[in-house]
Amino acid sequence: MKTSIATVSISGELPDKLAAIAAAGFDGVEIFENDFLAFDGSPADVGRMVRDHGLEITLFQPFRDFEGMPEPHRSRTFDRAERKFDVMQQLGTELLLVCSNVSPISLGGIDRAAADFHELGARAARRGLKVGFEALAWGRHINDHRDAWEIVRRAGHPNIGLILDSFHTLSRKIEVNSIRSIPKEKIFIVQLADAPLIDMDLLYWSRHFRNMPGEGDLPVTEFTRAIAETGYDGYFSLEIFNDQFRGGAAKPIAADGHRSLIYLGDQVRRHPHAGSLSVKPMPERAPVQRVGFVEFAAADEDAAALTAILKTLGFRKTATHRSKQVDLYQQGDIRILVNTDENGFASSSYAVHGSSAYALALVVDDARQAMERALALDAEPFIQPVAKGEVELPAIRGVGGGLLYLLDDKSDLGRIWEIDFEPSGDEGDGVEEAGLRSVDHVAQTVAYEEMPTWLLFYTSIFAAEKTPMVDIIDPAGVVRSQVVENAAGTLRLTLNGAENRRTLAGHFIAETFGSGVQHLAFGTDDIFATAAALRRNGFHPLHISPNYYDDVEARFGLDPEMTERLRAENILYDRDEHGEFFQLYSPTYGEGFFFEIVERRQYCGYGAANAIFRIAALRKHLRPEGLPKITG
Ligand SMILES: O=C(O)c1ccc(O)c(O)c1
Ligand SMILES: [Mg+2]
Repeated sequence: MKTSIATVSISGELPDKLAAIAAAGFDGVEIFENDFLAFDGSPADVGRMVRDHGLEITLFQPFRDFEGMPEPHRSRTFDRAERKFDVMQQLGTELLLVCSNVSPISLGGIDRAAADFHELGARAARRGLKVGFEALAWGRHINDHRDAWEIVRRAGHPNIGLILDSFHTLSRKIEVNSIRSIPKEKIFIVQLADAPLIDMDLLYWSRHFRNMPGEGDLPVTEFTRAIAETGYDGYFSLEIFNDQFRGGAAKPIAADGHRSLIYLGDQVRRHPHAGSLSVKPMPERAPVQRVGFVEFAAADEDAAALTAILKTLGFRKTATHRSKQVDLYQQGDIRILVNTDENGFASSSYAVHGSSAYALALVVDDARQAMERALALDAEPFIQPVAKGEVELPAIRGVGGGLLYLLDDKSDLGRIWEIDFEPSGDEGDGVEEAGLRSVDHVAQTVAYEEMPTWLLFYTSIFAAEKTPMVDIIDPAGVVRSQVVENAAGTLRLTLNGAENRRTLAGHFIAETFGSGVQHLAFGTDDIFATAAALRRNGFHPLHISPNYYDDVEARFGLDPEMTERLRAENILYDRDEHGEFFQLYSPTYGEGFFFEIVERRQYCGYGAANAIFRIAALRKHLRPEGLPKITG
């Protein structure tokens, strides 16, 4: 599978774009005319620059409003085309993209358009060039790839072919099976883009909301599979018009693009009718069994405050690392590491971000295979020296530059607690276990623009799906939330995207200098028993406004006795079509980190309806001078 991306997809000036595209590992690049026009250099300079990066120019585009023009416009379009052919020859590319005509003066008729293309084909052939026709979803007469294909077929010229673009086909819900019968040599290139499902004008949707395959909701895999079935094995080229991408950093966006194509190729390859696509095999998406541990980097008073909270939550220190200053706190299946070592990555992370949950470990079926897949998908490996006899944990860089460790139960990785740790004599300082059994979910806060990056990261490496985005209302703005979860519920990650720094989420990333784990939710089987045990441990839950309880009682028709119990323990309540949900929160710790305790009675969500109330309450606990102002 040869990979390409259009220059329009990423931010910056042409040289920056090309550098980012080459660094991400693409084989080719589509030169968007405007990027070329804005560049102060000759077409030959651009061609040289591209080739110096080891890239090939896959096409030059777009050539607009060509087919079906009445005279005298018709003659002029041919003159225009000849000028573009000049540029292409100097650039060193052989393919021109012609997108379907949107001009109100253009005339319809398949044969008229076919005749125009036949003539253009003859002119292109004289220069050794080729022309591909693409149906824009909003083209005046041609807005369906089936019609574009019929024009190309009737044009009957070897230098005229079809360009398929997943957005135009899928946004109009055009049957992808219609692609399977197109001869592969007539498909000159394939453009790919995904998009979130939003009901809006096609042109606006296309020009502002496209995203990388796998980041949106369109069936891009089925589209690609239909193409693979034709036997096509040419370039797959990303063409992503996206406001955030235009404003973001070029390198990570280009890297996401490359990852999205590798992931897409892998999904197509796994299908029994994979066709001809040449894709390097890799292990399948890693099934996640549970969260193995969460590791905090901390020092001094921060560490003392954290361990104090852990104790009120019923955690006991059960072991200490043999060679590093790392303590293990445990309750049920939950393992929390507190790393106060002055050397190593945790300490650098502490220096940058302050006290934070900088590392997360996922237990997968086979950590070696998961690592192999992650690396095939361009993940950045993390290697830290270990003392002799200790276990080397495979890890990759994750959200906010933190670490994602991969563990399994089948290798020595499953014995890390015996091998690397020494049981500590600590009997718990009179701490009462609170019935916390497992990590229910891990909530990571990222800048809004980074959400697609991390959704793609998790869903491409691990066997998990993303849920639709929901809006969480913070008194100071909106936070967008999207979940990555598996069917078994053994992996639940919520990603919260902060658009401004005045929200609790925005404050967290501003003050900790980056994205990261903002809250950890633990599951219990009996939230009322847990609440009572926590109280005896000296835990002070987040205080919830009494008004909330009157509303909840009315909304769900709760028994007043139940409402009273909820109110007394500051427990939030929700219900979905599957069952009931109970939530209890800690106040914030540091710059907005907090703990949550949940009881699920078959409930599948995350209590989004309650978020506004707990955010309002949590904001009160930030240190006063650090409190994000709602206005200003
Ligand atoms: O939005 C456009 O005009 C446009 C131009 C060229 C393309 O290949 C395309 O998919 C869209
Ligand atoms: Mg296109």
